[in-house]
Amino acid sequence: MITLEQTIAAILPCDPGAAAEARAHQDRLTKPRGALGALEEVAVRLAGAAAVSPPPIPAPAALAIFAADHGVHAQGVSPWPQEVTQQMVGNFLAGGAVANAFAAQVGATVRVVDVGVAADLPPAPGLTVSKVAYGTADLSRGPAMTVEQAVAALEAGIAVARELVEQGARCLVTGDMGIANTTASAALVSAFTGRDAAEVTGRGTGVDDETLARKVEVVRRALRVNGLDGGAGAVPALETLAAVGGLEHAAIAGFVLGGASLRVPVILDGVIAGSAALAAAALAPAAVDHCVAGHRSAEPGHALALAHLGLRPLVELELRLGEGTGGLLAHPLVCAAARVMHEVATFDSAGVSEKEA
Ligand SMILES: O=C(O)c1ccc[n+]([C@@H]2O[C@H](COP(=O)([O-])O)[C@@H](O)[C@H]2O)c1
Ligand SMILES: Cc1cc2nc[nH]c2cc1C
Repeated sequence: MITLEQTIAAILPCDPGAAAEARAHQDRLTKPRGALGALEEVAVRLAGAAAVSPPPIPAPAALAIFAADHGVHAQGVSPWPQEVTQQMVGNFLAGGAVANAFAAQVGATVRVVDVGVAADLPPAPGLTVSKVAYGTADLSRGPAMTVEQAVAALEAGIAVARELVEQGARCLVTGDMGIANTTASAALVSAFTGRDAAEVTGRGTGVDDETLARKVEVVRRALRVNGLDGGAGAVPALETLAAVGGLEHAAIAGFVLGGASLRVPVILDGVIAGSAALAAAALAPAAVDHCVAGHRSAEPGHALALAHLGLRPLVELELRLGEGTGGLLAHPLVCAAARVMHEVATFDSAGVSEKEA
């Protein structure tokens, strides 16, 4: 098995030469400079990450949905019963969830990974069981995980990334399922960015005003109880992740690191992925060079996480589902950005006149 330490050591930052070549090539293509807007930056990013221009077209894509439960559910932070996590895992495996429909639409495979569901799940094709615990402890009363559990979940995510790439995936899409995980996400965003609990906490699956106020207090307490209210970066990344993250957050952070170590682009989904990516970036800053922000979720902490990471979301549709749905929708855009670099004629080759003066 490849360890967390080995994976981090293998992550290389963007290759500036390949990125510069990609930028120069963009400017020779038969379009006005900058006319492809944010997609031009995606192509440059892909080239830098792959260390080659033009960059490989990142297809096919593989979605991994990391599922886990949360002790903080006991604080009444979600209107949904905890069993919905395991029930939705069954739905993913049966092909009945939105993520399945979107994956079919974009030609992505779907892998479901149990890293911490509170029940034992029957074996099924498409299900990987890498259970680290039957859910986390309540993060508002102490650490959600031990550091050993966080490392085990990170390494489970790394293993899934490596396996999917070995099976032919050339793009990884993050997915999550975990009732109450927007509370853990908010706590991670607060801890890693130093933002106040009220700024990063949102309505998740759709809580009312009273529950939202309670959720903000739970996040604030979690930071205090775990000694994370001393400003961003005061506590090491692994301890921070273990204290207020979920098992799926740790696994997604590992999935990001695994993809980055193999120079395979990772499309991030919503706030769960964004908060997990903050942990991955704190462990290995160069990992961010291999990430694309698929979309911006309606959760307020997501935009703040992406700003902290320096990532611009591709799709903004007010999605707030998770599962990898926003990441999947972005996959054709990321492929289109790369394809342009292979197939579009240059002014020279097509005999098109360039702009005067
Ligand atoms: O991806 C997002 O940004 C997102 C925003 C709101 C809710 N979710 C999903 O909803 C679940 C968590 O919501 P909650 O209210 O139980 O914390 C979990 O399964 C997430 O996948 C996901
Ligand atoms: C039904 C349902 C589906 C989900 N998918 C991701 N999170 C979810 C939360 C709920 C409640």
